[in-house]
Amino acid sequence: MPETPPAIELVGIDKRFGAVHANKDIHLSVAKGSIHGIIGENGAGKSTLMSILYGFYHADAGEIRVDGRPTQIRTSQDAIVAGIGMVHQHFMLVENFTVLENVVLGAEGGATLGKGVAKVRTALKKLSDDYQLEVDPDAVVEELPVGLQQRVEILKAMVRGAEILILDEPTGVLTPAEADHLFKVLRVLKEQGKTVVLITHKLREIMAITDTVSVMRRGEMVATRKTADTTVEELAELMVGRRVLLRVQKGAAHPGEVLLSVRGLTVRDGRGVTMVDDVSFDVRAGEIVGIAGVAGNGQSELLECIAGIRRQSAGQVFVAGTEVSPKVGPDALRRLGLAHIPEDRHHMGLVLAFEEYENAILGYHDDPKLLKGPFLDIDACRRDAEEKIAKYDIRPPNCRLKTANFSGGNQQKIVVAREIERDPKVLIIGQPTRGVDIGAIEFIHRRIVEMRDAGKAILLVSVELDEIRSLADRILVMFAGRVVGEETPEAGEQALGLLMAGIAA
Ligand SMILES: Nc1ncnc2c1ncn2[C@@H]1O[C@H](COP(=O)(O)OP(=O)(O)OP(=O)(O)O)[C@@H](O)[C@H]1O
Repeated sequence: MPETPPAIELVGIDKRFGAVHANKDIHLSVAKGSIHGIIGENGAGKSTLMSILYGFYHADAGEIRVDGRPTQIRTSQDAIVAGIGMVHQHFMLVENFTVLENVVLGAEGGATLGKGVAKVRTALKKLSDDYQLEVDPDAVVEELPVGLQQRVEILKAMVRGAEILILDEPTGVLTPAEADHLFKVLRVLKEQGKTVVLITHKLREIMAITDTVSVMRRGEMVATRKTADTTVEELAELMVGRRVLLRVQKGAAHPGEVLLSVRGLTVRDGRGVTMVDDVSFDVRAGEIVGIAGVAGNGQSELLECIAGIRRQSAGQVFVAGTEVSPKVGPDALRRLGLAHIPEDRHHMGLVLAFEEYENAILGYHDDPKLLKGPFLDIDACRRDAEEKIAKYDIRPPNCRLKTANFSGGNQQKIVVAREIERDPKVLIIGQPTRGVDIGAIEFIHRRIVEMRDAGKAILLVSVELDEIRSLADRILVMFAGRVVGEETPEAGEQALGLLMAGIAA
């Protein structure tokens, strides 16, 4: 019997962006009916490679073969015709359309009216059942939780006949339960003979779900392993080129005076729904207080309120003993010594159209060190940015590059460096390592612990329970807007999980 050709074969793919050599002579073979993981440091070139495969970018050299046939992929339409579907990190859905409308939109054959729509509805129902996607075709997308929106993206690809599905960091935005469901869907896809390419920073996911894993480093494909034959430690080392500490090292905390105090804080969203409900806690100098919880239980609103981005409807916030009026904005808070690493770097942390050095000082442009008379000293700003680039290993090391052209993880490092290096008294942090590779996670975690040991008060929100447990000295669990329990980091995952699910101990 003739051997089945690989679902995808990349032969000598090469791509440069100016001075950045993003993909260097890449060879990759993805077996049909397998789940193939791709891992690599931030900026290693993973998204670029997948964008070439999906027709967003054109390779400077090399060939793409699909099912053994050389295939020209010049646009995403070519990719769809070749049977390739993609689920992006940032979904590409029309939010006020229904699921069905989103799936119909742009579907091949222009099925926009009457019978066409009825056909898509039937196809959607079948695919939804076959792959356990469980999505209501008439639900409006913006009213669906993130996990379901992602399933709509998968459905969209499947309706267009995808045989190969590429997912770029699909679990970054999911709750643990949603991630579990996604993996179930991917396994069903595989059982049905589909091929899945999964880009992720989470080695646990690689070990749990992939058959094969390829590692990229600095634009090159450095290794491919059968998942069963490798370990997390080996993969970490292959990615970063050195051994990585997979655990945070920290001594006991020595809490001092209270630097952040929250009393009876209540926050309502734009529709008047109570998101934070009568929350009180203190964070002392020299301690890290973690807030655990499933995304959407008020943690984001709590952080935004303390950071001066949202107003409370009741309650008080004190920073270093001074009561912060609800009218005080982020600038005045910065002057009180509060720094904020926001959860969503795109909406709140960065202006993507700015050059890197402009973002590196965003919000701090009244720092006397950066001024010459009343004006910004551009040379001083660039020097300041370059120091941070070196210290945080931000790549490429070019402070004049537009921020949009840095990879996701490097953008995150730009925000983290800016906020930590201003030496604040109180640091509030949301999802510090979202989209960040393990080498950089190790570095960011170490800096957070150093900040604690230097006497800063740190409030950390993360949906990664591992991250909370390894960094926090005390853990508050939020559910439905309330703090429902306090635990030590020694508390088991199960005990925390129950609290997070709203089941009191
Ligand atoms: N449009 C572009 N213009 C200039 N440089 C770019 C562009 N897109 C990507 N790059 C650069 O190419 C390199 C590879 O980026 P890519 O996004 O592929 O990395 P990645 O491995 O996906 O990283 P991450 O894990 O952080 O998402 C980076 O140095 C990035 O700055």
